[in-house]
Amino acid sequence: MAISITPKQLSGTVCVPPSKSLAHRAIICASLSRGRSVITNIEYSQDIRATIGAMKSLGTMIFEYDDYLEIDGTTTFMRNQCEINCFESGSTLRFMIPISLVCESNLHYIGEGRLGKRPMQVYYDIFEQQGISYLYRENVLDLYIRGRMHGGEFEIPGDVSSQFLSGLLFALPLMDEDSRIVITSPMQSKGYVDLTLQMLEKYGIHIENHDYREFIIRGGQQYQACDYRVEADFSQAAFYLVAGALHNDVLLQDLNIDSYQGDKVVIELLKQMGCQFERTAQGDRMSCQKMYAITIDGSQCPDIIPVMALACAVSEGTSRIENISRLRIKECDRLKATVEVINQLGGQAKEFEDAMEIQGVASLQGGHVSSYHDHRMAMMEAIASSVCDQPVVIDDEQCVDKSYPDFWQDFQSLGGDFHECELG
Ligand SMILES: O=C(O)C1=C[C@@H](OP(=O)(O)O)[C@@H](O)[C@H](O)C1
Ligand SMILES: C=C(OP(=O)(O)O)C(=O)O
Repeated sequence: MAISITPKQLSGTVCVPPSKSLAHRAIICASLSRGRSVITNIEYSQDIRATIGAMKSLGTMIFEYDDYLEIDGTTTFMRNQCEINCFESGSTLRFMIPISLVCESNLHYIGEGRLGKRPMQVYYDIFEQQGISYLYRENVLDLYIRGRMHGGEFEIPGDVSSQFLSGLLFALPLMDEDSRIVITSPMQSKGYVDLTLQMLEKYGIHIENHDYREFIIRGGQQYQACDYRVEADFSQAAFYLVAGALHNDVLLQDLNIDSYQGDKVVIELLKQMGCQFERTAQGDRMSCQKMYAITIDGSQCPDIIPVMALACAVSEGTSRIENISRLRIKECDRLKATVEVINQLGGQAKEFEDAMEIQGVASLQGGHVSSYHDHRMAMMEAIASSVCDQPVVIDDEQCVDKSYPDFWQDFQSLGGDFHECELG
């Protein structure tokens, strides 16, 4: 299906959904702990369902309630022959692989969409070094793995995906041997490594981080069950904060301003562009008289780049967003897609190999755009409609289910006006 969004000013209060990144991590840590943990403020997005399903496949006992989970990891690893469906979740795939190889196992990983095209070589290199058997098909996720991973010395790049490092950090404390991971190229997405280390600490696992260049992991550690409430998601909040910057009146509830989430930087970036961030007892609000161009280093905050590019598209002057070639290996080629969407809506953006340049315009026109089957593109396009003169038509709008199944409901509650339509 497709939807047509009529430009409307958005106004109202939104309760920001729980952080997908923290929910993945809490579910994993609880599933690796003996005893019962309760994880509250759970939203059943497709990615979170993938991680719950993956842990259940390994034998974890998980009960799903309305908005919380009860998890007992006592039986985790009791199943060592299983199929794990990651749907389209890169986090689930890259976190689960080392975890599922803590014991001798026979695994079949499957998934959907573009997941089979996203990089995996970092793990294949480790499989080669450790004699772990594997077989995969190109371009679709269909991967067989047989064997067991051991601790020891690892060398991995820091500029492909931080998810490989996070995956190893979850698994290596459970191995018999001590381990050392050396990061061979500058670490990108550091904020996500911080989230992993923070959650591991909470569950009783200690890791030494030597400036994101070397990590020392003692083997034989034990996860300790613990209850946890998932905090609000700054990557999703970014859509509403940018909406505020675009003269909408949106009050955001439940943000933890002391959060470790790297995407919290969205607040600083918008402030640098001339916006005001206001905290009140009722919630947080971004507002702006006039926005000015900015240069953004996107290496540490890839997920907010599409929506930050939208802010740049209606700012005065020429903005540059740099160090973003990794956007090309997400749910779609987000660098190319973002530039295309801005241009199709009447803005002026240029694509470079590792950057984009955006010349600000006074307002956007609207038109037909693709969601590229990418939740972050669809949500950016919805927010863009508020500064368009004409309707914005988006195909496959349900792709938001990957991270934020209630997005369209929340958008509507803010006055967002859309109806289903056929694509001509
Ligand atoms: O660890 C995580 O929760 C994530 C890490 C990031 O990936 P990269 O490390 O590949 O940038 C981010 O884009 C993704 O949405 C979530
Ligand atoms: C890239 C994303 O997630 P993942 O890597 O887990 O698929 C995302 O949520 O934007």
